[in-house]
Amino acid sequence: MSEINFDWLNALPKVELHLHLEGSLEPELMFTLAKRNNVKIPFTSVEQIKEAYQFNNLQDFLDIYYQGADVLVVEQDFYDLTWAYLLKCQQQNVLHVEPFFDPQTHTARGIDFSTIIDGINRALVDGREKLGISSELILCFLRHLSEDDAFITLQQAIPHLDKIKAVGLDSSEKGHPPEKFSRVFAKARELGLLTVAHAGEEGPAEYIWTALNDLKVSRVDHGVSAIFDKALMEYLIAAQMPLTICPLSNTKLKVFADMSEHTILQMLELGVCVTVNSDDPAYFGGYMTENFVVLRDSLAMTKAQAKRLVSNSIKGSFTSLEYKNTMQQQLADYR
Ligand code: HPA
Ligand SMILES: [Zn+2]
Repeated sequence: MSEINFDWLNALPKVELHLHLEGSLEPELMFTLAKRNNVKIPFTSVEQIKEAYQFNNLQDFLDIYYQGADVLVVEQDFYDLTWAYLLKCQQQNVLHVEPFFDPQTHTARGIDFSTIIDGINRALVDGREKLGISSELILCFLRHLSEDDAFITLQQAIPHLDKIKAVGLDSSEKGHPPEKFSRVFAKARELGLLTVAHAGEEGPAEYIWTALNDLKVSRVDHGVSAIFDKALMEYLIAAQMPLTICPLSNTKLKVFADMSEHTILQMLELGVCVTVNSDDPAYFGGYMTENFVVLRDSLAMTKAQAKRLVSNSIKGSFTSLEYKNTMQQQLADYR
């Protein structure tokens, strides 16, 4: 029997650094919003939606994920989506979150950038005030679109820079290397934004190098393919570069055939700054606690390892040093 039960992992103070708000859209809310906005979706029941959520790779998932986002239309929809995620965080003792949003998924449908960000931001403000959950927001560019399109999006973000901490890069990885976005990331840094990027999820370790060298990222999202590059592993350890790893996502999208083959704890023991995150919890079958639970069940994670994983998330977060120290103390006191 494991030394850890569900309740211990659920009450463990946690921090989430890799979460797509559009990926937290639960089927129930999707139906509610479809009805409210009179948007047609190709499903008639929650069961049917769940049956459709069977993916063989990242692209299979993305096709369904972008379709689901069609139900998000007015500011209140973006508020409701974000608020539902924050309530889940409260239930799972997630103290601090740094979610992504994909504006291009919505602006391409004619929705104003301000509608999207104002709804999300209002929920994040309420999350701080009513739930005590702190947050920093990350704007992600869709890498299957052009760099020019990303520049337009960055331009739309300029009146809202007070609500955004960083830019990121997501969507179809293969064939869309980080360096395709070097210039727009340079512009984002000039504007005072930090940078992160999905790299080495389905793509090669080479994409992690270019995310680091060309995009100057402060964290690598996923990054699991680093294990195939010895020099990269040495660099990641020396630099204590955080990797935001998403265990349930990786097995659902078949990055690993089975959770027992996941390398997260191997990397942790080698000294890589790995962290645990949920990615798209409504699609991959679990939020933060469930992701820790599978590491316990499939990899025999110990309490000490769970606490080190959270400590890494605190270190890798974009919050103030003062708040990091407060969270580290809370984590150290947790038994
Ligand atoms: O895991 C992911 N990878 C790339 N793009 C994404 N968009 C949502 N989730 C993901
Ligand atoms: Zn992701």
